[in-house]
Parts: sequence; C-alpha cells; structure tokens
Amino acid sequence: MNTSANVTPMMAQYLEIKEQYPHALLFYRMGDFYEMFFADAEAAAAALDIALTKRGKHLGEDIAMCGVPVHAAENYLLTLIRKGFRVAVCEQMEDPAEAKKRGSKSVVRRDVVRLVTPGTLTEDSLLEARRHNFLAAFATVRGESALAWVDISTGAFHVMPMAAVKLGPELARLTPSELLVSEAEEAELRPLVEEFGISLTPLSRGSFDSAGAQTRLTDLFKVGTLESFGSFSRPEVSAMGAVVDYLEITQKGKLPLLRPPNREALDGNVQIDAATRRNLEITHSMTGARAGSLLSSIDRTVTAVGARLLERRLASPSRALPVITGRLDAVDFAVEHTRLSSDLRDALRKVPDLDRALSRLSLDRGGPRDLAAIRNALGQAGVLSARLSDAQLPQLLSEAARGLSGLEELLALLDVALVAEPPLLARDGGFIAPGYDQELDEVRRLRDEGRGVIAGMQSQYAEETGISSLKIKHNNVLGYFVEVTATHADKMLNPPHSETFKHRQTTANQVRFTTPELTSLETRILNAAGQAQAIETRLYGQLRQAILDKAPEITRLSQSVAEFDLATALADLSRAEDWVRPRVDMSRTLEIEGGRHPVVEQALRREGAPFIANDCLLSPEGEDASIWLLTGPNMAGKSTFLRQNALIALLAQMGSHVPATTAHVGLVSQIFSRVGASDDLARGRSTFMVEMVETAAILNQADDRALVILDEIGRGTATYDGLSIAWATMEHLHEVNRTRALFATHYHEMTELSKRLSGVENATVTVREHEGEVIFLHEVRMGAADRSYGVQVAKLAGLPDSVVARAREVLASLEDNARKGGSPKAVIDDLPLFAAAPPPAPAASAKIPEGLQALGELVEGMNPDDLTPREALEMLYRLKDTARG
Ligand SMILES: Nc1ncnc2c1ncn2[C@@H]1O[C@H](COP(=O)(O)OP(=O)(O)OP(=O)(O)O)[C@@H](O)[C@H]1O
Repeated sequence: MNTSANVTPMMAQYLEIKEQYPHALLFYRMGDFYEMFFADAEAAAAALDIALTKRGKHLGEDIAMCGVPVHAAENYLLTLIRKGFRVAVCEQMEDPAEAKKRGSKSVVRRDVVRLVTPGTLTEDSLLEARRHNFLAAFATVRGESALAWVDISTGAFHVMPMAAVKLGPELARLTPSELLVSEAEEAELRPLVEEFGISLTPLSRGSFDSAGAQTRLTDLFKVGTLESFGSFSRPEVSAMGAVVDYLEITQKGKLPLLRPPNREALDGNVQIDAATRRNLEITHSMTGARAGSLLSSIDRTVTAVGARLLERRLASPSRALPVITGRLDAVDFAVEHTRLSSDLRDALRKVPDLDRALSRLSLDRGGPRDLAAIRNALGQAGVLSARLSDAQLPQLLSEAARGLSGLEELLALLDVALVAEPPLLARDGGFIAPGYDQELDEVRRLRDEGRGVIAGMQSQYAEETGISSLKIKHNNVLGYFVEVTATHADKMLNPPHSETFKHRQTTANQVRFTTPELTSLETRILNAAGQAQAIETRLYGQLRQAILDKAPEITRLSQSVAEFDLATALADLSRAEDWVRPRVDMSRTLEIEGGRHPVVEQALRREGAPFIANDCLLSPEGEDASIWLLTGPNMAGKSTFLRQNALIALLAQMGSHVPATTAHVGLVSQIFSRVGASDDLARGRSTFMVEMVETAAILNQADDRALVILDEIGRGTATYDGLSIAWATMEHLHEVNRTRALFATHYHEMTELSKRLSGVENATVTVREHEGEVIFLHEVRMGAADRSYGVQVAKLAGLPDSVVARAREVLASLEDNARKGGSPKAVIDDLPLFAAAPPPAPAASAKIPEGLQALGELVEGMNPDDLTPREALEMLYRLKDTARG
C-alpha cells in the first residue's frame, strides 16, 4: 500500500498494520471504538448492518469508515465470525498522553493482540457451552496423512494418522469449525472442506514443516522428546505442529493450556461416513439443526462437560468390546442405584464448566469468577466423593471417582482466599476474602476508616459553620469536597470560614469547597484503595498460578465429572424411556425384539400417538438371513424401521442402553445408510449420480462386520435400469461383502431373490385396505407386500380424482398385460385414449383432501386448516382406524 507523505501519520500506521493482515478485518482501536476503514469498512457495514461513513481522504479518494463500540464488540465479533470473517483486534498499547509527550504529531502505539477466527474462540459468549469448538489441521508428508485437532476452550488435543480418503468422514465426525491445510493442498481440498461448511485456512509450508513442528511441540509441553506421549509419525507431528504454530500466530504468543496430545486409535471407532451421519440424523437433523437429531433427543446431561462427552461418544461409537462393556456396566450401575444416581445428579448440576474456566485462566483472559468456578467445582467434587465413599463402583466409575479427589489443598486455599460471589473483573477488586491477607486487611481498614472519618468530619464542619445541611461528597473531578446550598454561600465565602474552606466551584444551586484536612485525608484514602487494588491483583496472579500448577489434576477431575454425568444421564434416559442393556459380543448377529426409533417415538408421543415396536433378526452365521428385503407402500414406516435398527446398533456401541425389549448386537465395524434419489442439487450432482457414487462406496468398502441400510436404491433412474442395479447390488452385498443389510425397495420383482439367495429373507410393513383406501399398521412381518398401494397413497395425498382414476386404469392394464406376458409397450398401444374430465370443483381447502374435512368435523376442536398435508394424512388414517376399530 502507498504510505506517501500526504498520508496522515495515523492512516500510515493503520495501513502498515493492515498490510500484515490482508485476510482479516482490522478492528482498529480508537478510544471507545473499534474502527474499520476502506474495503474492511464496506464489508463489515454490510455484514453487521451498521452505518458506513467517511473519514477524510486518502490519495484523493474518500476513506470509507464504520465502527463498533468496544463495550459491545463481542456481539459484533460473533456475527462476523459466523459470517465467515476473521478479525484482527488491534489495541492501543499506550496512554494517548504518552504519545503526546513524544511530540504533537505522534500517534498512539497500536498492535494486533489477537486474531479471532472460527476455530480459536474462547469467550463464553461466543461459544456454545455444550458443544466442542475444534480447530483441526490436516497434513500430508510423503503420501501419508494425519489429522490433529484441538479445542482451545477446553485444552483437548488429539491426533490420528489417516488415509487421505478418510478426511471427509473424519470432518463429518468431528465437525471442526476451522481446518488448517498447507498452501500446496488448498486448491485440491477446498471443495470438500466447504461442502461441510468448515472455514478453510491455508498456511505456508513452514507451518507444516515437521522438524520445526517437533521443536514447537517439545517447547510447548516442556519435554525433551515427544516420545513421552507416544510415538508419532511425521504427518502426525506436522499436523500437531501446524495447530500450535497457528495458535501462536492468532493468540500472539499467549498459548492456551493444551493437554498432551492424545492419539486416537486408527480403527477404534465405528466407521460412519458423512452421508450416513446426515441420513441417520445423529448429531444434526437433515436441516443441519441440532434439534430433531438423535443427540438432542437423548441428551439428559446436566453439565457442559458431560454434554460434550455425550456428543463425542455418539459421534464416535466404539469398536472395542471391553470399552463398550465398561461403559454399559457404568450405566447399569446408575440404573440399579436410583437414589445414589439422583443424588449425584443433584451435585453435578452445581458443577461449573471447569475446562473453559481453566482455559481462560491459562490464556489470561479469565477473572475472579473463573477462580470461583474452579473453587465451586472442587467443592462439588468433594460432595460427589463423599456420596460415593461406600459404593461398590464398576471399573470405569471407580477410576472416575479417584479423579475426583486429590485437590483438597487447592480447594482449601481457594475457600479461604475468595469471597462467595466475586466480581467479573480482577480490576474491580473486592474478591479476596477478609482474613486471607494481613496486608490487604490493613489497607482496606485504612481505606474504610478514612470513609468513616469523613462522616465524622461532615458533622464537625456542620457544627462549626452552623449549616446543618452541609455535606461532604465525592466526584471524579474534585475528589472529596464540602457542599452547601447557594443560600449559605456568603457565610462560607467570608471570614472566619473562608480561612478553612477554599472555594472550588459554584453551580446553579450549590457552592463547593475543599479543606487542607479533607485533601490530605483523601490522599490517604486514595492511596489505601490503590494499594488494596494492587495487592488484590498480585493475589489474583498467585491464585491463578496455583490453579495452573494443578491443571492436569483439574482436567482429570473434569473428565471424571463428565463420566459420572454421562452414566447417570443415560441411566435416567433408560429408566424414563424404558430402554434395555444390549448384549454386545463378537458374533455377527443383529437381533432386536421390540425395537423403536428413539426420535420418532418421542415425536409421536408428543402427539399422543403410539409407536409400533418391531423385531429385526439378521445373522449371517446361522440359519437366519443376513439381509432383509423390505417391501411395503410409501408412508408405511420402512425408512423408520431401517434407521431404528442402525441407531440401536450405534447406541449400543457408544455404551448406552437401547430402545427395545431385548437387543443382541454382534460388534458392528461400519454403518452405511443410503437413501435413493436424495436431493443433492446444491452440490451440483444429479441425484442419481450421487446415489450411485454412494452405493459404489458401500460395495467397495463394506466388510463382513458392516451394517448396511439401503432405502430404495435405484429409484432415481428408469424402472428397469433401477431394478437391475438394485438386483445386482443385493447380490454383491450377499455374496461378496457378506454384510448384514436391510434393503427397502418398491421393486416387487426383487422379492424373487429370497428364493435364490439363502441369506435373503422378505419382510414387509403391513397395511390394511378398506374400500380402496390404505390404513397403515406399521408392523413389520415376514413375507412380501402384495402390491405398492402407490395409487391409493397418491389419492390420499390429494391428487385430482380424474388423475387417480386414470392411474387406476393404466395400472389395471399393465397388471393384466403382465399376467398375460405382454410388454409394457403393448399396453401403451392398447390403452384407451385419455378422455379429459371436466375440471374439478374447487376443493374446500387447498391443502387438505376433501375426505378429511368431513372427518375432521367429527372431531371436536380439530381445525383441518392448521395441519400440513402429511399431518392431515396421518390424522386421516388414525381417524379411520378408530372409526372402524
Ligand atoms: N413403527 C411405527 N409406529 C408408529 N408410527 C410409525 C412407525 N413407523 C413409521 N411411523 C409413522 O409413519 C410415518 C412414515 O414413516 P416412514 O417415513 O418410515 O415411511 P416409509 O415407508 O419409509 O415412507 P416413504 O417410502 O414415503 O419414505 C412416520 O413419519 C411416522 O409418523
């Protein structure tokens, strides 16, 4: 940028700083505002919907400007970060008076103190308490790759080696808010990363250099070699190094407290790809919201650390039998010990977010309330420990219980040092409890005594002058002063009082004075207050250090809290929802009796409707089938059934009870779920293409422990092509992949496969037909559906009668022709010509099928206009069922 002579010194400084942060908006501190200039101002004004103004000229052009007040900056920051901006926060590094001393043209020294990016937020107000905020780095060294990720708000630091093709599934699992990649890989990775809505940050090769990374990491953790934490491959070191380098850049050298890197086992978790996660709505619903997901419907945790642990477990169900069994034992214990469990939950509710308080303290962005949060958490840990003292805990919980103790000394220190409810900021003072520090007590006494003396002085002056309304007051300009009303001015301004009282100010109604005695007292009070503040600041530093010295133990305690919270929350859920402990073993069975879909069941219950439980039995080893081919009309409940079985396997392997009467889950290594013709136009791929790409991935990857769910594969193309593809896919799954699979289809021809393949069994979701209409029973039975009921469903959906009648006619001809062995072409040729019916009379409601209007009127209080077409349909079936049954 041009910084020529006609540029003001301030603008020259701005341009110089801005040049170092070309990819961020520069929040340039000027007094009580952060100002933005030029293109930054235009972008920010539009993004924040604030006024864009001008400030002087630069090279003959107006300088665009906008600003946000410092006190409200956090909200604006959040909006900008959410909209994909990065913000460099540039502060004034000295008092303006200091700058003046250097000369009238001198500008206040300014510097960027922090670069705020999506992955590096620490403010509570900018973060979701119950979710992680991960910053990840992906590194490739000589063809091998690794992913490292960190949550700087909690200090969690993880790394794992990984094939490059697994990047998509891992991003779907972790959903980091920001991913660091080397400049060289940016172009290749951008489309994938943006597909997940993750902010991509390219860094120079230097940030990924593994030799440099090694040094950064050993320095950070103050160890001689990284071997102390495990043996890491070069791409792992490179990825971890890039994370640390980026934190140094963005936090300007103030590194957060990070835990030693934890290496995630390569195949420790059930492999679940992005499409499956979306389709099963594990942590987010199809719309991307958290509400409506499995996670939100099962989350009964009462602490933020517990909520984050639940999300991690659910996103990464385990593949290790001992781990799963250990977690299930913990839930069982909590289910069996109802009273203890409920006491623990009462205590857990009072545990503040330890991890985030600790992280803020380590970054020196904390305050007295963070000290108090740690104290309160340690106090509650004591309550938990005491309540657990005579319990026979299963292994996982007994280890967690050990993590609850060992910090009694720190607790004792914080207990005596802090007041019950400290202020937010250390500089506000008043957070150190009386009796903790003698020197502080002494200066506080002087300060308070001074205030007492002033009260005495006021009465003395009132008496001496005979003005009973005389007051001693304080303001920031005069300090302490004597004030009388204007009526007494003359008395005060003349001897003898004028000798003691020095006139300072006359306002409309008052006259103000000081006395030498008052001034000297004021100095003493001010000194004492200043001293008290200095002492408190020093003590704050000491307490902060005492906490940071115990950081590993505090982190362990927080993990223990999370473990107890999760076990008792899952137990609570199990009791309330009538779930059972699944049997998980090394067999390849999936046998579920009375299985339910947890989210659909809860939704139906809110509407007062029952959920019909269904069984599922897949077992590639014995006599039983390994694949069920499910037929049945639309709306019958096929998708719900398919998904509920996958969710039960997933819940079992995260170590939770499951919604069923019994469940036997032979360890599942991968879960795949595909829905035919899912819309993916946003990504510019034809729906059929997406479906085939995803099906290819399953056929290429599924091993004999996979669980595959295919919902109407082949639907996105011409009937015969679709049928052929579905047919061949099924054969491949059965013969080559040898997986457990549930396969829903409308191609009735496929039911023939059960005669040819020993492991394929037909199942159907039952419906009843009555007077040409279908009634959904939602029961899964063995056998094939006799037909699709497509035309009936279309009629229920409100298709014009003439179209329905015509469809019936075409269908009858097709069926008749098929029986005689003719071709569809012959049917088309023979079909009577379409006789256009007169246009239908307008319906009573555009939204609702007419039949429902009539039925609706039978039900008191129901307004059919309030229902969506789907709800209307369901209501219709239920009404009809009730009427008949
Ligand atoms: N077991 C069940 N018990 C009660 N209601 C159910 C059950 N299964 C499904 N439903 C209800 O039926 C509706 C349709 O279910 P689902 O979407 O699974 O049907 P589908 O056969 O897959 O239909 P489509 O082929 O149109 O996708 C659900 O929204 C739910 O309200």
